Amino acid sequence: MDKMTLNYPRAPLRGTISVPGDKSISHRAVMFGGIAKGRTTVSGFLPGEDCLRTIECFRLLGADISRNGTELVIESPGIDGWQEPADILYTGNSGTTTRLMLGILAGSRVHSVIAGDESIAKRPMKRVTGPLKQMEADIRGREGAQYTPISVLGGPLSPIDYEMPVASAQVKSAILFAAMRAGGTSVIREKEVSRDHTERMMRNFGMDVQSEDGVITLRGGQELTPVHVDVPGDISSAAFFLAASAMVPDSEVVLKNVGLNPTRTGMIDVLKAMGADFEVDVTDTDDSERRGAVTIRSSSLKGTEIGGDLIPRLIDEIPVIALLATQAEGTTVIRDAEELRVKETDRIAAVAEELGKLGADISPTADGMVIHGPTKLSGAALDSRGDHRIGMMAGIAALVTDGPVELQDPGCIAISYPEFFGHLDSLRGE
Ligand SMILES: O=C(O)C1=C[C@@H](OP(=O)(O)O)[C@@H](O)[C@H](O)C1
Ligand SMILES: C=C(OP(=O)(O)O)C(=O)O
Repeated sequence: MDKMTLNYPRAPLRGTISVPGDKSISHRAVMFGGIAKGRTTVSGFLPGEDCLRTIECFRLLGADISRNGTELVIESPGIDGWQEPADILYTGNSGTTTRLMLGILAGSRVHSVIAGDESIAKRPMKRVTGPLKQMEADIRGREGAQYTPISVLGGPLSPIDYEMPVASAQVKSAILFAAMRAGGTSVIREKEVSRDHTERMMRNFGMDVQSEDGVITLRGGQELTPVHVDVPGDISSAAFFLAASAMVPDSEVVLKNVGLNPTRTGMIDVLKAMGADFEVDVTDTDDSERRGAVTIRSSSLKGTEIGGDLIPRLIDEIPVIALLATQAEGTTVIRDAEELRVKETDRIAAVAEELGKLGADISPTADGMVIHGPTKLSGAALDSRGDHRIGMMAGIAALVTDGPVELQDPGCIAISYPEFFGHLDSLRGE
């Protein structure tokens, strides 16, 4: 489907939805299951296109992976038993697959070539290939391995002591995967703490990894023991309906199974600062990934300031937060978010231009944007630009526009949230 008309008469959102599996954790469940020798099982897996790409990569490496909806069974010969892939490892639109696989492949025993779609071909890879080369990985690629396609000849690695120049869980995780195979102890230092799903899952698979005040220490050569992984729902997907319910008058929505890992809950902090009316009910704390239900009602909202160490805790939620800010009283300033410029699209430009077409008052800056609200939004033709988060932002915007939104390329939403429009319709009572 290359175009969709979103014509939503003003009506409250009501009901309960169970949020689909977390994308970051789903990728990692397949990766750890593919590296560990034996049988790993996964429930709550996200069958989004990006995570399905990760499955395909591991099938090419020799893991036997069967999927029944959101359940996976992974039987792997283990990283030392992998076969050399007979084709390129194609990562589609997924930055997480591309960058984490580079770290994993660097310490394997196989030669492989990794490439994705035209968006991936533009995204910076040197942030990963640079430190991996410091670990003596044999990596070559376009423009000095700055861009895909990239070829990796797996082999022995040296440990690293690395200070992260950007707040990025993808970079951290790629180095951690390589460090698992290095001959010695590696240290990674983060100025701002990024999502820590890799560290948590390493512990679940029986590894000893220390993490304190942004310093992560890992000894190479540890064995992995396959386990069952139950993936919580994705707060980055929940964010669209949190924003929708907060801003559509008379709404009340319950979002069940929301992952509440503290490195991911920046959106909750922003909702609080904006004066949203919500409660968080933590249902599960003894699991390594906290989860719970969020009930949220519409309320009057005020602008806020977002920057510093909050940014990595809500990086993927910024498009929908910007939309929410257009409906809030006062000014919202987002800064320190220059990483948005190197996502699937330049999300600073995409958000400002697409919401601008609806009449929003958004000024892009080098590292964020300034949004004045509240503004009345009118329907217009919007383009997802092939970016799932921009597509979903447009879908939620249509709930508050006068007149329909014509959305170009809504199909990309299946990258992270295949049930998005089904959930939206159910909350609209359709
Ligand atoms: O590690 C992960 O699973 C992710 C990390 C973030 O990217 P960066 O590490 O590039 O900030 C995020 O934007 C992406 O959606 C998923
Ligand atoms: C940036 C994202 O993902 P990735 O980097 O894996 O493409 C995202 O899901 O918003």
